[in-house]
Amino acid sequence: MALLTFQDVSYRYPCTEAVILKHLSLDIPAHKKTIILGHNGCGKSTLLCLANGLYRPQTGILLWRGQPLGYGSQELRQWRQRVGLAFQNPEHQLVAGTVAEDISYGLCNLKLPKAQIVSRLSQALEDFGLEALSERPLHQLSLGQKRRVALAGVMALQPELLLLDEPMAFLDGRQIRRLLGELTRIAQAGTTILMATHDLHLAQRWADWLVILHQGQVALTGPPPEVFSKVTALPELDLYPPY
Ligand SMILES: Nc1ncnc2c1ncn2[C@@H]1O[C@H](COP(=O)(O)OP(=O)(O)OP(=O)(O)O)[C@@H](O)[C@H]1O
Repeated sequence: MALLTFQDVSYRYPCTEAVILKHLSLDIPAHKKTIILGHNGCGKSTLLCLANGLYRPQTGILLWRGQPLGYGSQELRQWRQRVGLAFQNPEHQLVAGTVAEDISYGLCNLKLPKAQIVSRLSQALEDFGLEALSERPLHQLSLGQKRRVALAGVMALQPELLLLDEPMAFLDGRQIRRLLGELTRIAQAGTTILMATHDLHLAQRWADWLVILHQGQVALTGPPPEVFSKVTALPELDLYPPY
């Protein structure tokens, strides 16, 4: 069964005419590394914001393991515990003064017992290699370090589904390899990953499942070899398999 399902979902930003997602239906399979591809502005980030309840669709519903998701405050709290979102720009995510304070922020909001906050914080610092930076002010960090802190903060909440919006953008090769190692470890530990990216090589080599968005709808979905074998027959997608 799918972990998260979009059923006939349409979304238009308030005060705009354009419908970004148009009666889109999509299953996000559990325990897979899924990548969403599509041209700039096709709606990948919008889809991720719908996937964690940040936006509410004008038509259609989202389902968690086949059960409809609601938008009441209690339901949204539970939804955001299950589904963590790391924004493309970590500056949009980091809220506290230091690395340790920022990772603890979401844990404190969950009102967990202090001992649990301390143990999840130290685990997150260790998992993401941030121990030496724990007291460092966030404004002193590099982009790659900020991405790691943002990801550590999301993973400390132990989501079942991790949404990542172009996590590799502006990172150098070394940082990309490090982040990919962390994401592979997260996936092996049982977390489902849904990542928006423009990196076709990553889609081909790393993903278990692909989704291609085009004009507000799902153009293709399936395992990478199957999807890449079909894209050339659909010139309107203007997307070609990597060499
Ligand atoms: N807050 C907003 N208000 C109005 N329109 C918006 C808003 N955010 C995004 N859009 C529009 O929605 C469309 C989809 O944007 P979105 O960011 O979801 O695309 P994307 O596929 O993630 O693009 P990219 O690959 O460039 O990051 C674009 O046309 C964009 O201009």
